Amino acid sequence: MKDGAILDYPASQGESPALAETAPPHSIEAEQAFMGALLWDNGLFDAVSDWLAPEHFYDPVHGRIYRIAAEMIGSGRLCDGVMLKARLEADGGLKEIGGTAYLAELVAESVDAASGEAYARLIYELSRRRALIELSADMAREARTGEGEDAAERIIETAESRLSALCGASEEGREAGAAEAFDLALAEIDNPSVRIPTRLHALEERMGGWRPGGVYIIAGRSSMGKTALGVEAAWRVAESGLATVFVSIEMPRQEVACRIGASLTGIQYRKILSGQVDMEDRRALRGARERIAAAPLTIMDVPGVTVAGLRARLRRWKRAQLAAGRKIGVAVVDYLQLIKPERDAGSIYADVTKISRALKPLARSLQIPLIVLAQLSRETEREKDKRPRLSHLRDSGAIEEDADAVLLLYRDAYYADREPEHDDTVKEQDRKNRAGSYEIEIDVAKNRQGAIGRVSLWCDVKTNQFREWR
Ligand SMILES: Nc1ncnc2c1ncn2[C@@H]1O[C@H](COP(=O)(O)OP(=O)(O)OP(=O)(O)O)[C@@H](O)[C@H]1O
Repeated sequence: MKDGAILDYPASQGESPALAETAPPHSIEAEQAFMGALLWDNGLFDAVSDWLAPEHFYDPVHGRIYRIAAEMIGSGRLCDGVMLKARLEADGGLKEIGGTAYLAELVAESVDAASGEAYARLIYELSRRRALIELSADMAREARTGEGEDAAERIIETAESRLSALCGASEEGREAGAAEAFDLALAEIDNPSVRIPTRLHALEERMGGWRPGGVYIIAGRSSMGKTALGVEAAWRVAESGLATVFVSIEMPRQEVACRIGASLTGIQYRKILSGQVDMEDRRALRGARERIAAAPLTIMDVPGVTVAGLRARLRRWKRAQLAAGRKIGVAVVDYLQLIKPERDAGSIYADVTKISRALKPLARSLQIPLIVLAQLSRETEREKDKRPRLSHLRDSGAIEEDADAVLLLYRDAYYADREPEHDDTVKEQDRKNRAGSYEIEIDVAKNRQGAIGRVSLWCDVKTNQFREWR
């Protein structure tokens, strides 16, 4: 470029010195030089098209030229000064961008492609700095004028999601050669610590641990023990010293904590919650308190949270854990259908589908295993065999599509307990045996990491305790 000189700029777009001082960071020179280089050598487009967009230009004229050039080059046509002029004349846009003279000057200003790429990077960098300025100004304005008890929380959530979009833009399109990508897979084999052990043998055999970035759906009808297993899964990881979070949309955090207390002491959690405990129980609960305090487990109760809210909270939580020097374990969310849609998608099915689709990008961007509990509809109970199937999950929205694994829960005891008594004594004894069973069946119905199939665990739902089955 000629000594950084600004070209004869269209009058309507000219900058006064005062404006240049107060204007956000930008470089008209870099934009002109880049446009010149692009018109000179269309090959430059391939080097920048993944990350440079028309809206990154400060000057709307340049953004408009870039959009049209991108269209032409993208469809395999030549885009130089002559062709661009013809195209702009055809749709009447040439005057708007400052006429033929301005185009001619852009072409005359041509630089080589390598410098053009450097200018593109500068344009992109400056656009992100402008976005940051805009974001902080919006935050300041909303912080002054925001109303309602949760105004601060809402402002933080919006800011976090705008910030992560800005980060995401630079992370997008990471490439690796096939061999390099394969190395990543091999490193995972050599370094099993990448997977978080479930610490439940039967599950570990099937799943080989929870993988960061994976989405694991634990689904079942109401009362099948989803929350129980979710709490247990979180606790087992937290007890091994890895930072873990249980996001409860359904119940207050003390109820979740009571389930852990119940599991550690063998006291029914309903008794703890209603204060039906004797002196001995109290002593046991104090002992449990110490174990709970030693584990890096966070319980969030967030009624009515949206996916954006969840993302913001989990990001903040992860940052705080890393800052405290902790390694990250898993995040459990109880439960999917209670996540509030950002906008009404038209039906519950559409809402659930939209939310489920957002979970995988969420887990991937956070790089944590996301264990999400999901409620199955009553459809499951229509048939004689009430064991849930993947198709039941489909009825509730496309929940399983992006999931790495789907675990379907079934407790025969729950149904046996509700069956009418049999007159036949043998059948009645059988029903009683089934009703008294502690078996919880976990059907691993989808599994990207291994085999599918059914496993069983011993589970006392009253005390939220789990053990290996036999
Ligand atoms: N003291 C108790 N006596 C009898 N049943 C109990 C007792 N405590 C808990 N339960 C039962 O244990 C089960 C607990 O299941 P959990 O809450 O984990 O299920 P869930 O699948 O998350 O269901 P939901 O969606 O209804 O919360 C429920 O069926 C509950 O009624």
